[in-house]
Amino acid sequence: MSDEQVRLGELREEIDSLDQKIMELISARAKCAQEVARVKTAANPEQDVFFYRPEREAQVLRRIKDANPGPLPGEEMARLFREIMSACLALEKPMHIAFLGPIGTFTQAAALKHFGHSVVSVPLPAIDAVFREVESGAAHYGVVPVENSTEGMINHTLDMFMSSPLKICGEVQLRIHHHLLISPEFRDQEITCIYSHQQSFAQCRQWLDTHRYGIERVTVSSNAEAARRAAKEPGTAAIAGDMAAELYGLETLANSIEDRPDNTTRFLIIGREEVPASGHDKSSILVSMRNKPGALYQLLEPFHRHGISLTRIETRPSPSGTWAYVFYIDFEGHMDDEQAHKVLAEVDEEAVELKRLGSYPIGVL
Ligand SMILES: O=C(O)C(=O)C[C@]1(C(=O)O)C=C[C@@H](O)C=C1
Repeated sequence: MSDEQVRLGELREEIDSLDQKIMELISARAKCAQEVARVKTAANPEQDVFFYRPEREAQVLRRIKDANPGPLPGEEMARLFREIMSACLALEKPMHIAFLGPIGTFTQAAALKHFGHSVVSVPLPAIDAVFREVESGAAHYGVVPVENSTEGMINHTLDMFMSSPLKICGEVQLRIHHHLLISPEFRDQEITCIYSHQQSFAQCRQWLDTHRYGIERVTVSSNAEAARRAAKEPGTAAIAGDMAAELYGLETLANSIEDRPDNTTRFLIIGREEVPASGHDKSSILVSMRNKPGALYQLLEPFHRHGISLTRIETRPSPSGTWAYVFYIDFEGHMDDEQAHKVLAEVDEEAVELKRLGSYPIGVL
């Protein structure tokens, strides 16, 4: 046996023994989570028990990232713990997560990134269907896209909050890589049509104009639907992401064709309960103001005076016509913070309506 083989044997023995210890520790952690579930149920025998605790998960993941000694990057270590917590939560209660489908969409990838792979993910055909599924209690939580760094806000999601009683419980950001995909079966055929979702076409417009000018672009309901069509129709291609490519067995003709290298979509986690402070939070509100001079100034001035940073402000047309303006505002901090409390009390006095959409941990992963 060579020296190298001897050393390899020793290292593998060490890995086996470490794996054994890791397994025993993960099992001990899972038993703890089972006990947590027992305590939670005993404390609330008559009520809905909220097994999923977004604020606690954010704290765990942040601590792991901060304490990580390397050589694995902090992101990678947090991802591993994301999956361990996901499996522990599934022992407490299997979570049903509704998302904007079909399967293979970026929204499903975002749901799995946020909750880990031990949840039951339920595809639904439209954003309002995701809201309804969570409102009715058929799903524990929902995941919907809210904004893209290239294309801006997804207004349909914003508008749903005007009428829905649901709360925002979390956010997750996903880097979006689009690929030009074809079926290996039709590799030799000339491409005469490209399928994709309207948002993806918009995010790849320059690349398409430069590299595939003149080929018909057909808009379909999702990237996954585009991939499904390209898998069975000769002479077609799809623009979609990795999940859809894998799901429909497509191969990549051109990789990462999005025009902006930082193309990112932000998704919201929607649920039925409010989330306590995690120590690093963000809040969202909807405010309608009377149509009078200085209304926007009057709305924003208290935030400035109390030193609260706004991270976003969007204006939406009123659905009923009785609201002159509807502002969708994100700000740093939790609504239970003293300063935020004061600001919201002031805004409430001036506004036609103030709707608190929720405070939630700033995305960790
Ligand atoms: O701390 C809790 O409340 C738990 O239920 C435990 C645990 C975990 O595995 O760490 C599991 C699920 C929750 O979403 C948060 C954390």
